[in-house]
Amino acid sequence: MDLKKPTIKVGILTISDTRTPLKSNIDSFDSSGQNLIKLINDSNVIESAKVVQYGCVTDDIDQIQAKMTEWCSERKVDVLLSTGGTGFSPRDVTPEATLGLVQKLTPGISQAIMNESLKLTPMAMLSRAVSGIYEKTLIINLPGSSKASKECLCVVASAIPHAVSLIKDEKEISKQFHKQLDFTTNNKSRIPECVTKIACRHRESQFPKISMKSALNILKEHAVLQYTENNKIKYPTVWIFSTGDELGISKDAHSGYIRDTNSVMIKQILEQDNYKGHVFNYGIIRDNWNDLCKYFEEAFNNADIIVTSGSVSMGEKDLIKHVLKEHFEGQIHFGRVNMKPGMPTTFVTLIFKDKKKYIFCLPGNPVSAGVCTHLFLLPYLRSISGKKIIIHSLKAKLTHSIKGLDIRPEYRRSLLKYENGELYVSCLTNYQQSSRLLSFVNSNCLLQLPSSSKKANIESSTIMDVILIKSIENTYIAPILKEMNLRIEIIKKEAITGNTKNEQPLLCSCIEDVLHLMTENIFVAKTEIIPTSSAMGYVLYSSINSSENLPPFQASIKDGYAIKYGNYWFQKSNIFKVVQVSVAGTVPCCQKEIGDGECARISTGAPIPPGANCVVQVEDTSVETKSSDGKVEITIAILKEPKLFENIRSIGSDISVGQRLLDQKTILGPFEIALLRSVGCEDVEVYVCPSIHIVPCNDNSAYAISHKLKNMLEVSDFKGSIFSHSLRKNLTKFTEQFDCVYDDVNSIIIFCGNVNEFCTVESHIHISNNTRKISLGFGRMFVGCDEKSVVFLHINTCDSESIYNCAHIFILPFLRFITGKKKIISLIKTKCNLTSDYLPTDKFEKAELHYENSDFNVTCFTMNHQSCLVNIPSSLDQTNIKLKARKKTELDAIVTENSDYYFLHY
Ligand SMILES: Nc1nc2c(c(=O)[nH]1)N[C@H]1C(S)=C(S)[C@@H](COP(=O)(O)OP(=O)(O)OC[C@H]3O[C@@H](n4cnc5c(N)ncnc54)[C@H](O)[C@@H]3O)O[C@H]1N2
Ligand code: MOO
Repeated sequence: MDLKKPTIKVGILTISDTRTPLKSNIDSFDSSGQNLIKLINDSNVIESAKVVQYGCVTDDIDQIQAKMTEWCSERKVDVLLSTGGTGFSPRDVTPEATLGLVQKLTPGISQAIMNESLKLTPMAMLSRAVSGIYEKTLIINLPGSSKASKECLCVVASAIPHAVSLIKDEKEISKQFHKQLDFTTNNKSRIPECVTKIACRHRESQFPKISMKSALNILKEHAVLQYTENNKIKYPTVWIFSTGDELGISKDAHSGYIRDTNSVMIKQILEQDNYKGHVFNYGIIRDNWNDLCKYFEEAFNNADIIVTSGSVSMGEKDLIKHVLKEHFEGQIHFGRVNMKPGMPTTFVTLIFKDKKKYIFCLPGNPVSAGVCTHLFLLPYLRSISGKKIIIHSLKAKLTHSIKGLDIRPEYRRSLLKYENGELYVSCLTNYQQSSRLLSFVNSNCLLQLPSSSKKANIESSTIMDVILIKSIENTYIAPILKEMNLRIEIIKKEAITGNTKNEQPLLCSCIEDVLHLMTENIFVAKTEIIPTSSAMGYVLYSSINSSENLPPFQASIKDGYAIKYGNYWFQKSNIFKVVQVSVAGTVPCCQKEIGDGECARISTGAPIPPGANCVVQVEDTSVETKSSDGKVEITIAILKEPKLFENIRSIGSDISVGQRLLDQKTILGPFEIALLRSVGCEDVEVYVCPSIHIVPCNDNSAYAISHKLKNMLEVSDFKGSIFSHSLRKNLTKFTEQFDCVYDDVNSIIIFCGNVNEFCTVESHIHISNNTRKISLGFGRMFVGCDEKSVVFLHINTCDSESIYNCAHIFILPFLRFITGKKKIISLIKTKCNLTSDYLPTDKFEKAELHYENSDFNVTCFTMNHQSCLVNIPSSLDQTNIKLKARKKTELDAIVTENSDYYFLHY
C-alpha cells in the first residue's frame, strides 16, 4: 500500500541580472524564487518535496551551467527548477544553458506547461522554456515572474514525484508502478461509461433510499454463521480500508490532504466490542479503478468481510459501488439508507473463488463512518458471533425541545445521563455535521429522531429511543455512598526507632473522602507519553487543544459544481462553462479563479476554487454541451436556484486552531483517538496503568481469593499477576519474586489473606510514613507505599464474600482513582421487591440487576446472575419492611458487572 517515500530534494535557481535574495531592496527582491520556496516547503505543492538549495546567478551561460553542474553532479538535488531567462530578450539564455547540459529531453513536461499557460494568456507563446534530465536530476525551466512561475509549477507538480522515482530508478516504487501498469493491461474488466466518460455520469443515484428497518432486516438475512474449522467456530476475518486520493497518514503531507481517521476508528470500535475474529487495517487505497480492483481482490483472498469508507456518493471518483458491481459481479443489497448521517451506506455480497464475501461500504465523512459502524457493522458482527446483544437501545427523557426535524430520520450524538433514578438524554450541540468528529466527544449515545417533511418539533420531556455508543457506566458516576461509617487510622512510622504508632481513627462516610485519605501523601499520579494510536482505554492527563484547522481549506460538502453565485440569479443565464476540476487531493493553491459564467466540477471534500461561493449538487444539474467525442462536459445547466455559501465547509469550521478538543481525564476511545489523529496529534500524555502483583499471604484459601481478585481486576481492564509463592510458606522464594517486581516503578502490590500481624508484611516492604488502615466491617485494609514508592495494599481477609465487596468498594475504585478515571464507582438507584422473610444484615448484599419498563430493578437473595451490590441500610427494621412488603423499596446499588448488558434488545 503506502510505501514510505523518500524526500524529494529541490533546488531553486533564479536566473536574472538584477534579482537578489535581499528583502531590503524591494525593486530587486527575488520574489519569484522565494515564492517557489514557499509553495514547496509550506504549501507542499510537490508531494514529499523540500527545497534544499537556493541560488541567484546572472544571465550568463557559464554561471548558469556551473551552478547546475554543481547541484546535479554532486547529487545535491533531484529536481532543479530555474526561474527567469526564458524569454526573447538578448540576455535570456536559460534554455541554451539547459540544453547544453541535459542528456535527455523531457518535451512532455515543457509541452504541458505551454498548453496550460496558453489557456491563461496568449503571451505564453513567448516563453522558450525547456526541460530535461542531467545525471539523475530533472531540470525544468520556469518563467521569471512570480505569477507565471507558480502557474507553471502547479501544472507539473503532481507528475514530479513519479518522474523523480523513475529517474532515480527507485526499485520498489517503480516496481509498484509497473505492477499497476501490468494490471491495467491484463485487466479485462468492463469499466462502465459513467466512469470512463465524465459527461455520462449519473445525475441521480441509481439506488433507492431504503428504510433503516429494511436495511437491518437485509443484514439479518445475511447474518449466517457458517465458518467452522475442525468443529470449532472460526469467526470471519475482517479487512478494513479507507479510500481517497486526499488521504494520507504521515506528518509531512501536501496541502489538499486530509488525515485518514476512519480505518483506525472502525478497527478500534470492533476491538472495543471484543469481536472474536481477526480484524486488519489495510490502510488507504487510491480512488482509481485498477487500484480498487487489485486491492479488493487481495482483500477477498484473505478476508470474509470487507469494510470500506469513502467513495460511495455521487462524485466522479466514487467508484466502489461500480467496481463491486461491474468487476466483481457483486449484488448490491442496498446502496442508500434513509438516514442522517450515513445515507450512502452500501451492503454488497458476492462470490469470490466459491466463497461468499460480505462488503460493508460506509461513507467517508468520519461521523457517518463511526455512526454506521455502530448501526450496521457491529450489529451484524454481534449476530454472526452468536451474541444476544445486537443493538444497545433504551429509553430516556429528553431534557430540551428539538426544533425543525430533518426530512431524513436522524441519529444525533447525545449525552445520556442518569439522575435521581431516571435516564435523561440531551443533544450536546447543534454542530452535528457529519464531518465533525468533535460531536462524538462528550456524547455516549445516538438519539433517534423521526423524520418530518414539515420541520416538526419535539417537546422537552418526551420519552425517546437512544442507542448506546459508549459504555453507559460513565453516565452514573456517584462517588458518595451514605451511611458507610468507615474507620480510617493513620499509621505513622518513627524514623529513628522504626516503630509504628497509630493515630486516632477518623470516621468517614463518603467513599471519595476515603480515597483521598488513602492516597494523600502516598500516591503521586504517574504519567507517560504514548503514541495516540495505541492510547485506547487510557485516561488523558491534561486537556488538548488543536494546533490546526479542520478543514484546512474551504471544502465542498457535496459532489457537484462550484460556481460564482451572482445577485440576480434569474436574470442571468443558468448555463455554466466547466473550466476546472477539483477532485479530492487537488492542491488548493494551484487552482484558478472561477469567473462569471464559469464553474468547477467538484467532489465531496475537495477544495473550493477561488472566486466560487457555492456548490450545486450534481443532482440539480444537467449536461448542456459535450465535447465532440461525447466524453467531456463543456457546459452544464443549473436547474435549481442555489444559495450563497451552500454546501461549503469553511476553513476551521469543524475544528479551529486553539479549540479545546478533549478535557483532562477523558477516557480515550475510538472517537477521541480519531479526533486527535485528524489534527495530527500523534502523541498523548496519559495516566500510567500500574502493573499489579497479587501476593497470597498464607495458605490455600489465600490463593483462592488471590485468583478471585485477579479475575475481578481483569473484568475491569486492570491486569494482575499472582506470586507463585506465598508470603508465609516460603520466605526466600517470595523475596526473590518480590525483588523482581520491586524494580518496576509502576508496581502495586496487593497482599491477600490474613496474617496475624501486619508487621510480617511490613518487614518486607520498608514501610514509610503515613500508611493508612481502614476498617471495612467486612475485613481490614492497609494502603501505603515504601521508600521506592511502590504502592501496596493489604486486604486482611480470606473470606470470599469479603474480597468481592472489598474489590468493588475499595480496590477497583482505588485503581480507577489513581489512573485518573472520573468514574470511581457506578452507583444507581434501584427498586426492589423485598419479601417479609428478609432480615436486615447491615451489609452489602449481592443481587441481580435488570432493566424493565424504564426502571432499574434488583432481586436480592438470588442465586441467579449476581451483578450488583446493594447497600441495605441497617436502619430498615423488620416491621417496616413487612409493611412495605408489597411496595417496592428503593435501594442504592453498586454495579459490579458491565451494566450495558441490562438494556439490550434487538
Ligand atoms: N451530490 C451529492 N453529493 C453528496 C451526497 C449526495 O447525495 N449527492 N451525499 C453526501 C453524503 S450524505 C455523504 S455522507 C458523503 C459521502 O461521501 P463518500 O462516501 O463518497 O466519501 P468521500 O467523498 O470519499 O468523502 C467524504 C468526506 O469525508 C472525508 N473522508 C473520506 N475518507 C476519510 C477518512 N478515511 N478519514 C478522514 N476523512 C475522510 C473526505 O475528505 C470528504 O471530506 O457524500 C456527500 N456528497
Ligand atoms: O449521510 Mo451524510 O452521512 O449526512 O453526511
